Amino acid sequence: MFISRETMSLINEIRLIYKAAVDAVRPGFLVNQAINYSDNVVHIQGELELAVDRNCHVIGFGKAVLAMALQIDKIIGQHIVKGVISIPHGVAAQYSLPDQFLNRYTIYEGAVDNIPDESSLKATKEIENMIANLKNDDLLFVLVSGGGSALLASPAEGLSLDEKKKTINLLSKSGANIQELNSVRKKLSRIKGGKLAQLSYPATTIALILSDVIGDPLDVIASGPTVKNKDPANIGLDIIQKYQLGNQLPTRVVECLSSPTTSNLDDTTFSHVHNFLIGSNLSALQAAEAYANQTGFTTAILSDRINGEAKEIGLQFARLARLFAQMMTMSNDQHEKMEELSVTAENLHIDPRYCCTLERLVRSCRNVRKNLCLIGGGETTVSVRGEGLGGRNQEMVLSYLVETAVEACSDELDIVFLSAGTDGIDGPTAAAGAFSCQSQFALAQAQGLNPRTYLDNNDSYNFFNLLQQGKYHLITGPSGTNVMDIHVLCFYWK
Ligand SMILES: Nc1ncnc2c1ncn2[C@@H]1O[C@H](COP(=O)(O)OP(=O)(O)OP(=O)(O)O)[C@@H](O)[C@H]1O
Ligand SMILES: O=C(O)[C@H](O)CO
Repeated sequence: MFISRETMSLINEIRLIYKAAVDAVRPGFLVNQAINYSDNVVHIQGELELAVDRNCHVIGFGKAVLAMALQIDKIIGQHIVKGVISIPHGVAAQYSLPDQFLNRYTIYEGAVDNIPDESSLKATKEIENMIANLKNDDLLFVLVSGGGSALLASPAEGLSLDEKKKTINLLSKSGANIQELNSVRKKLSRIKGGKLAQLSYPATTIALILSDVIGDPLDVIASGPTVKNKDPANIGLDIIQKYQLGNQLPTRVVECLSSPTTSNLDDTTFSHVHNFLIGSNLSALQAAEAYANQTGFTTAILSDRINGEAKEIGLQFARLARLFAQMMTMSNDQHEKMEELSVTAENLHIDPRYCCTLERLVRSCRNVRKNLCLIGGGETTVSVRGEGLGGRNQEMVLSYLVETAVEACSDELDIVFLSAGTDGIDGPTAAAGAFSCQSQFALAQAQGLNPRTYLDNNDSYNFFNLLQQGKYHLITGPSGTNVMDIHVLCFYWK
């Protein structure tokens, strides 16, 4: 038994939808889109106009900031006096860096496995020294993207890096979410939570931010170094109490979390700062939608806030697939289906008010037999209990497969599902994500692979690697950007 040519071509179509999404959030493209330059003046997102024929400085921290810096350098390189960026280990080798760029910039590579290290400390020290000396007339660009928290590390007075790492590690293992982790990071840092912006005063400070957090909260992304910290003073203590970590943490950490925060800073302290969100999960979803539209699909963006346990979200997508297949192929009263749709929609963090629009779309697809493409995004989590190898996207698709296998979705429709990380790396694996389609369960059975066993062992990578020699894997290599994950569910009339 083999994957059919028709299925392969549907998978390839979705591959292109994914590519359109990722291309739209490539850091260089986004910087170019945000900054317009002419006659020594930059216009940023059509909102701010600034003369750049003065000393411009650039700093950056995060997984995507090298490509951002390269693009800024292309636009206003002649005005840039100096740049310092902190990026993950191994990223620089993926780019060809012009000599004039290397002459202006100091590049630090570090934070292996997203853990701050000596390199992040050194980079941060250099950034602090540089920006503390800026003058009123200077201009500072701050490039921010996911992973920035670990790459910008400056423990608060009296704390060691090890004490800070231990705290974040314990919290992370206890299941704290990114908001909680970064609230604690802000308390334990000399530079996060708006404190970088205080240091750059009075120089005009422009932050270009690529979001990797659901809802795009600027104060959370990379722990908001240029954004006023609105956390309550006792937040750190509340969080460690919630996870019952009080007696496992170093005394100095607890003391630091108990100290008053900087949240009493007033807005004027930030009057020299302009924060711009230049890209997000929604930007990727919109590009995917535009591409799918062009190629003849009826389309809908379900939500850019899909989160929760990957296994559970995969199951909800399977329910959605079954429900839409029924709604597309049945002509009778759909009242009962609407109730089911609103329950599934809620579980997938889709705005309940959107259900009527979805129902109308399905009806129009049914009437004119048009193919339908549903697009979602966000970031799920996996509580890893098994011994296997996988990532949140592959686990979600495997869970979808297990659930859809229970009963065939439709005789009249081909249904294909993809979930993949926009960074091209799903968990500690070589894949970005995986596809599922109806024939897959039978193909797995024919090969003697039991999807349920692999799911129970968190072994989604090995399942998709073995199934049909990896034909259902999406393997792209690192994309150099990261706006979380995207999910594409397509219905094709046979
Ligand atoms: N065997 C496994 N099966 C499924 N998921 C896994 C497995 N092992 C690790 N993971 C998940 O992979 C995630 C870590 O991978 P990854 O580096 O892609 O995420 P991340 O560090 O949150 O980065 P990013 O937000 O940049 O994608 C963790 O959330 C973890 O739960
Ligand atoms: O660096 C971080 O804090 C996370 O990637 C969220 O932005």
